[in-house]
Amino acid sequence: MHDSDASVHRLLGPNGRAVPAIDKEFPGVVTGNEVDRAALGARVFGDRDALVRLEAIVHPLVRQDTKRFLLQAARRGAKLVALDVPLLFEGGLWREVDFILVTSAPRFLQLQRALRRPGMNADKLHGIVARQTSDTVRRRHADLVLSTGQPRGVTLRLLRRALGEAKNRPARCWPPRAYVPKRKL
Ligand SMILES: CC(C)(COP(=O)(O)OP(=O)(O)OC[C@H]1O[C@@H](n2cnc3c(N)ncnc32)[C@H](O)[C@@H]1O)[C@@H](O)C(=O)NCCC(=O)NCCS
Ligand SMILES: Nc1ncnc2c1ncn2[C@@H]1O[C@H](COP(=O)(O)OP(=O)(O)OP(=O)(O)O)[C@@H](O)[C@H]1O
Repeated sequence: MHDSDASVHRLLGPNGRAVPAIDKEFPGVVTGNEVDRAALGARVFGDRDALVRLEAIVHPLVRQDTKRFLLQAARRGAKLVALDVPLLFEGGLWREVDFILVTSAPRFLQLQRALRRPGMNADKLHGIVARQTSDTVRRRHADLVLSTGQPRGVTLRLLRRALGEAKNRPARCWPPRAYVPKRKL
């Protein structure tokens, strides 16, 4: 499984590959050898242009990281790979996968959970939500919607069933085209 958010954390973390470019574009948000995420968040959430400039730095690197993961998984002969991508629809990656699983909880729960995050407030959340594809559109594009509005145990059971279904899908995108299997001698 590849986690885009974890990839962004590595890129912005100590000696991360995005740190020098971010330092140049957003002076003051790098402390030591890593990005101060709260400071950068304060600069970009609510400022559309700034977020676009940040995305232009970070997204191509996340994409590279994802491609490397896919090639390694293909070489290992993996039967199923999962990509956890918060911006699946915004970034266009939804066109390049065989099965789309959307997690969704009722709006009041989404807001309640998001507002519980450290450093989150109503204004910041508003800026973020305004930049994301709506839950309605996400659900419409899903092959399967996984309810996360119930206790975790229920969600996990549903997830297991969903993975079973994903495995039985004909693979159009897997293995990736860039992957050329080694010829057997
Ligand atoms: C601005 C940053 C440093 C703020 O970090 P911080 O730890 O404070 O917040 P976090 O990353 O948890 O994001 C908070 C919420 O905003 C959402 N969000 C983050 N970036 C974006 C974006 N470019 N567009 C829309 N929503 C976004 C996240 O999904 C999450 O729900 C960070 O979000 C970032 O580097 N964003 C740009 C890279 C990106 O697009 N990441 C999205 C996930 S791959
Ligand atoms: N059934 C459930 N499924 C998933 N999460 C649940 C469930 N019940 C409670 N939660 C809680 O909901 C929160 C989910 O928050 P989290 O920040 O992981 O959301 P996210 O969908 O990954 O957000 P984003 O993609 O925008 O970063 C967690 O605190 C988790 O403990």
